[in-house]
Amino acid sequence: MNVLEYPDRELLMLSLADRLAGELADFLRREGRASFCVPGGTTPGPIFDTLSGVDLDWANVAVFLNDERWVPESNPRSNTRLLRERLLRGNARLAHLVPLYAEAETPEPMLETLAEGLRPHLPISVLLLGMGADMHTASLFPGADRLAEALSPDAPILVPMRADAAGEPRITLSAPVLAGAMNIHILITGADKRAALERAAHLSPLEAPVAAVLKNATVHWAG
Ligand SMILES: O=C1O[C@H](COP(=O)(O)O)[C@@H](O)[C@H](O)[C@H]1O
Repeated sequence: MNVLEYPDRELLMLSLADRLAGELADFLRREGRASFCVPGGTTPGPIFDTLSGVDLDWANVAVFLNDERWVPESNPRSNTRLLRERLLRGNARLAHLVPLYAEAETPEPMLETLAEGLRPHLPISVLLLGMGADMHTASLFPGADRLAEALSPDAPILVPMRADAAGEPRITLSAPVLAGAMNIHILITGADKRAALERAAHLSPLEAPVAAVLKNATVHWAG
């Protein structure tokens, strides 16, 4: 496991934003387009703030979430809402948001449509993931109802997910789609997540879902 430790969170957020921007710029130079897959939750906001001001060819960047909570954007728990408020502004307002939510009571009827929107943007050029202290990443939660399916090598692009710890129903990119990204970064802060990550390295993805993406990932940590 490749872990980079930073002296403090501010430096972590600035350095990682710079690295992500550099990787996106490389893809844009070489291929004329790039896909950028990002987490929701409470941790990545400062990285989004920095990236939104970076001078990139954002019009050729497709941005999408690792996972979404099945709630409309009016709900403060919406990860899409976080993206709009913190990332898709300033220079990055020109990026193309590929949705992981559509108005429907449950994710199931919308899965195919949402997956079709993602397909042209795979494999992911640059993937940033978060992790919970319970070792979930994206919405791959330990004990979730469809975790085994989402971890399987022939999993579909998107899998609906329900877990006690998740709150509302979720939709998540599956493990093979995440692990197939060209550049993988995991952002964690605090002693509890660092300890959880060390544990995950010795567990199976069914016990510790983040283990499914650790092999080629760089972990970025500050206390
Ligand atoms: O529910 C979620 O949790 C994880 C971790 O979030 P954090 O608040 O502990 O940073 C996040 O990566 C994921 O995208 C989100 O839906």
